[in-house]
Amino acid sequence: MFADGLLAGKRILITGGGTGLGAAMAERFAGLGASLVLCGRREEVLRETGERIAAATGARVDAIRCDIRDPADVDALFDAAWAGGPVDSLVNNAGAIFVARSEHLSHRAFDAVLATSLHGSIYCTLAAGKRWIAAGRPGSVLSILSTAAITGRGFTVPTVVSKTGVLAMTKSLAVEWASKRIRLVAIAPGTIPTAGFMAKVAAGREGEPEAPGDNTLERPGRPDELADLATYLLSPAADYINGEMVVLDGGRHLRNSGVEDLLKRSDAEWEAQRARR
Ligand SMILES: CCCCC/C=C/C(=O)SCCNC(=O)CCNC(=O)[C@H](O)C(C)(C)COP(=O)(O)OP(=O)(O)OC[C@H]1O[C@@H](n2cnc3c(N)ncnc32)[C@H](O)[C@@H]1OP(=O)(O)O
Ligand SMILES: NC(=O)C1=CN([C@@H]2O[C@H](COP(=O)(O)OP(=O)(O)OC[C@H]3O[C@@H](n4cnc5c(N)ncnc54)[C@H](OP(=O)(O)O)[C@@H]3O)[C@@H](O)[C@H]2O)C=CC1
Repeated sequence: MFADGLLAGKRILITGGGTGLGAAMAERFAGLGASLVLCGRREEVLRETGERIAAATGARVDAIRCDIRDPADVDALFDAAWAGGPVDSLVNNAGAIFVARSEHLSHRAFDAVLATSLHGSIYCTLAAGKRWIAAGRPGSVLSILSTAAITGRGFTVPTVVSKTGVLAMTKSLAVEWASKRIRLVAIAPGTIPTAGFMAKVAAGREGEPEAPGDNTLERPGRPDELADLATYLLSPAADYINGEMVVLDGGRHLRNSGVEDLLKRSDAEWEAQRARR
């Protein structure tokens, strides 16, 4: 689909790059010539993904353990990443979610999600931006958000607040940093059944087909489809797109917000969900 070597010479840092959508983007970028920095909390998972992608593509893949909730860890990540050559693009992919009735959320529960999905994305964006500005280099930031940043969504409020906050950051910095040649864009995926999604969002619904009517195409999205859009948005072909969030959801948010089935749940079903966590 893309020209060979489209991303040759680019160094791309992907948070949460060891699994799911992050790993799918990593594989695609590496196949098109980029060198990668993958980060996450689980060193073994990162190492396995990095080795698999390097073997398949011949790309340089640095796997660096980092908990993006910790700003000192994030600074150490960016220092280590830069030591291997300047980073050209950051992908804010790491995120956290659980499905719960909001009246059952403690302060700590709210903070647990915001710490990664909102604060962690901000720490990484600032760490990248400060380095680009200091070096007089251009850069781009792609954040993986959600259609819930458009529609809102009950039962996942900490995640929705985080995604909406990162969208606000994207639009704001797109303006503030444009003169520094730093571009910020985002993707709003619909449902893409990764292992993380199945464990945190769709537990108990494994193997169920997408409900007809959930989206206009009546099928879930695929990680490779997200990887294609991410490639385009980080490529020179998208140089004129700034501050925009592109929706990749098979038209779902035009039909519903994704919360409708949750509104129909009984107390017993919610108790079963709580017990599973
Ligand atoms: C809505 C828009 C987006 C829709 C689609 C999005 C899909 C995805 O995002 S798929 C990706 C899913 N992947 C992940 O979530 C991976 C990262 N996840 C995590 O790091 C963790 O699972 C966590 C942050 C979600 C939870 O952190 P953890 O360290 O496990 O939490 P603690 O055990 O320390 O608990 C902290 C606090 O939170 C309360 N809590 C935990 N789970 C739940 C729950 N299911 N319901 C309610 N409350 C929960 C927990 O009880 C603690 O609070 P206190 O009891 O007050 O201490
Ligand atoms: N799949 C879907 O349908 C949708 C996904 N999204 C978003 O896409 C992104 C990727 O999700 P997906 O691939 O499905 O799920 P995953 O659970 O596979 O992705 C989460 C990744 O983030 C990493 N991560 C989590 N917390 C931290 C942290 N504190 N520091 C560093 N890394 C962290 C995890 O690695 P580790 O645990 O090792 O730290 C993991 O690699 C998320 O932001 C999600 O909200 C949005 C809408 C729909």
